[in-house]
Amino acid sequence: MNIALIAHDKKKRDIINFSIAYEHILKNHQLFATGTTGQKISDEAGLDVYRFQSGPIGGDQQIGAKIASNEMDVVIFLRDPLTAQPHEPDVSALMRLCDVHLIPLATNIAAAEIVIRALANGDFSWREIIKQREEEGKYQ
Ligand SMILES: O=C(CO)COP(=O)(O)O
Repeated sequence: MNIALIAHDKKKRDIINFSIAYEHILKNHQLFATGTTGQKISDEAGLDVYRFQSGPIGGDQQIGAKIASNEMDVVIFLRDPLTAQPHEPDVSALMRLCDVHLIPLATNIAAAEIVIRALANGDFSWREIIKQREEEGKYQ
């Protein structure tokens, strides 16, 4: 599965700890991240992560584009709800696209714990079925 990992600055420590704790699950998937988040996960958890640009300069939108083209299966985005973000429109757009395309989205660590366990359990395998059916032209 393709998984996006994103965290605002005050949540960076949380996503690093999360990545270390669940490295045994995450390593079995293709990981994508915004620039700074991805660098930290790669440095501290030793995971292989494809890094887009940093969030404020377009990384959120790049991940949004992957969602729009059905190339992202799960998004874990640890948002900071208490700090204004200069790129708030990009943040909102990314979350909106998750809702448009029915992509599981965890925006805090409590939900991320549930999502990662569901992932390990194979609970998102319906994503593969939908993708295959789309490729076969069954959903238009
Ligand atoms: O700003 C972000 C998400 O909106 C995260 O970007 P960075 O991972 O580059 O810090």
